[in-house]
Amino acid sequence: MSHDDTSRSTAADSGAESSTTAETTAPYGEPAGHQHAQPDDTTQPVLRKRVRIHHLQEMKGRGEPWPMLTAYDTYTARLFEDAGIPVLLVGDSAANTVYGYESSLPITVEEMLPLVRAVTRSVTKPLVVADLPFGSYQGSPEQAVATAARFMKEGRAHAVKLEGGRRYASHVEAVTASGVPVMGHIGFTPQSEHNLGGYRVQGRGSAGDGLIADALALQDAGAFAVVMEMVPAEIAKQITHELAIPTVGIGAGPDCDAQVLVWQDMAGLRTGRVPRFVKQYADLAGALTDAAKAFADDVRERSFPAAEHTFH
Ligand SMILES: Nc1nc(=O)c2c([nH]1)NC[C@@H]1CN(c3ccc(C(=O)N[C@@H](CCC(=O)O)C(=O)O)cc3)CN21
Ligand SMILES: CC(C)C(=O)C(=O)O
Ligand SMILES: [Mg+2]
Repeated sequence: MSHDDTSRSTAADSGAESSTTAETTAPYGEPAGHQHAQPDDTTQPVLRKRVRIHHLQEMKGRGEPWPMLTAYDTYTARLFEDAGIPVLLVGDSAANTVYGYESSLPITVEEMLPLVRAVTRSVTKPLVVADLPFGSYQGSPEQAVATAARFMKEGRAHAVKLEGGRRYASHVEAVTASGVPVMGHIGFTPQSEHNLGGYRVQGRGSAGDGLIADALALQDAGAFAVVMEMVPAEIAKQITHELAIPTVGIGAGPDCDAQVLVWQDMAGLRTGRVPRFVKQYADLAGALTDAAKAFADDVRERSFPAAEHTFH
């Protein structure tokens, strides 16, 4: 069992640079001998130290794309840490993936905070970003600062994310000034779906200039990265080259500095139609359904529990 809490709490998470290879500032390294066993794929980079914003910046400088996944609970957060995912997003997509709402609009700060706390309690190395829910920051820069502070204090997040471009630059600037790193989010911003006319690609044609202005405004306001969702690949590529800070794509083509997916989409836990930008790397829905059916069959046949599951 690789997930003993002892190895986690004593992990090299202090940010000390000494335990890593000298020639790179990447948060990755070879697995050390004393560490718990890694999966068979030893070419997979392993996180060796706590991921900081400067690491993401440095990866952009080296042209090294990095992955980001959502996480909402302890087991998945630990698995993704062990898989070498440097940034975990506790997305307001939890509205859909955890709570079963139809959109991300209904989820509240009170519903998000326990999920953020679960993830930050469970990992030592990934940078954990908390997504600010609809209605918790739009009112004013002051409201944004207050909500961001709750996610840092109560959720122990390392950064926050909020949706919006030029119109939210003052909010981003205020939150950054309060000491909280901010990830921006432009293009299709799900919290504004009713303003955007549904789930559709943003920034086609002349609207591309607006998107570039949004990205630059967020960078000028101090954002450390910008998510671009459902944006034409050519615009995303141009923004990625124009920005000094990393871009994180979801449906924004191959040239972004990073890519993000909702983990249940990535792992095929969600059933039914998925957005075009999703690639399913596993069939967890099939695996879990089969497991539940096998358990049910065993119970009905009285073949579970067997002797080895029974106390005498
Ligand atoms: N499970 C899940 N995955 C997500 O990516 C996600 C959430 N939930 N919840 C919050 C938002 C909502 N997002 C969504 C939801 C739907 C589409 C979608 O239906 N896209 C279609 C239509 C595109 C078009 O018509 O142009 C697609 O095929 O991509 C896209 C993004 C992204 N986020
Ligand atoms: C899809 C990502 C970027 C997100 O905002 C979320 O998961 O809520
Ligand atoms: Mg979100």
